[in-house]
Amino acid sequence: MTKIIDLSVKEKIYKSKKVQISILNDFRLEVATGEKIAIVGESGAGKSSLLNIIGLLDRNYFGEYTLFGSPTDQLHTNQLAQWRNQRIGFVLQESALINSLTIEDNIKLPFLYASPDKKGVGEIEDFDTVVSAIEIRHILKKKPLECSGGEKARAVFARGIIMKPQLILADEPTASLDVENRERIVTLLFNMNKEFNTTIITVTHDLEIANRHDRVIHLERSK
Ligand SMILES: Nc1ncnc2c1ncn2[C@@H]1O[C@H](COP(=O)(O)OP(=O)(O)OP(=O)(O)O)[C@@H](O)[C@H]1O
Repeated sequence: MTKIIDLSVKEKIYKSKKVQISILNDFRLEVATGEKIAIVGESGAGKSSLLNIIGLLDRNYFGEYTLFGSPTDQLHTNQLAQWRNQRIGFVLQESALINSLTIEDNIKLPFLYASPDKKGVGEIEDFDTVVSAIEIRHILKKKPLECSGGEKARAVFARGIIMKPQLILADEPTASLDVENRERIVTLLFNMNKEFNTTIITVTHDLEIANRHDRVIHLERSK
């Protein structure tokens, strides 16, 4: 088994003027390359915080983390940026679309930031495949403010996976979707997993979806 994630968090502390909370106490996570993991747990348990740590968006915690075989505390800024853009696909609750751009340009944004050797590689094919699979062709020329919540959620999802990342982090990717679109997203995710051995970590409150992953991790709220 090749490990893609080896994370050991002693604790993550959020401090504000009056309160301090400590979450993810002695939390350990090992994930094999190509695994599909669901993370469930009550509100406030730390699911989104955990995804932020896994995705290298938050490095302010006590613990140790090896990702793609490299200790993350030794990563340089440009390497971090490259991993976040190309190796990790984010479908996060706060991944806002840029309102001044069309849905098509929003989805293609990761190509703009790609390193020179990756620029244009598979761009047209990948874009077409994703757009067809989640049926968003009709909104490509629209701006985000002209789209419904569910359409925006699908666009955020498309942007997160367009670079065919090795690791996809999805925070409630199906929360605002009807059954049909929910199924399209899950099918696309799982097909990517099958075809490219993409590792998938999904935070969800939907136990039916959670149980379709290889492993379900229950996060407990800290006492
Ligand atoms: N930036 C922040 N500053 C202070 N506290 C925070 C911050 N972000 C999260 N928290 C707190 O940390 C705890 C975990 O939050 P988190 O969003 O990770 O939980 P969650 O399990 O994803 O919840 P939900 O299911 O409601 O999205 C909560 O008590 C939350 O209030």
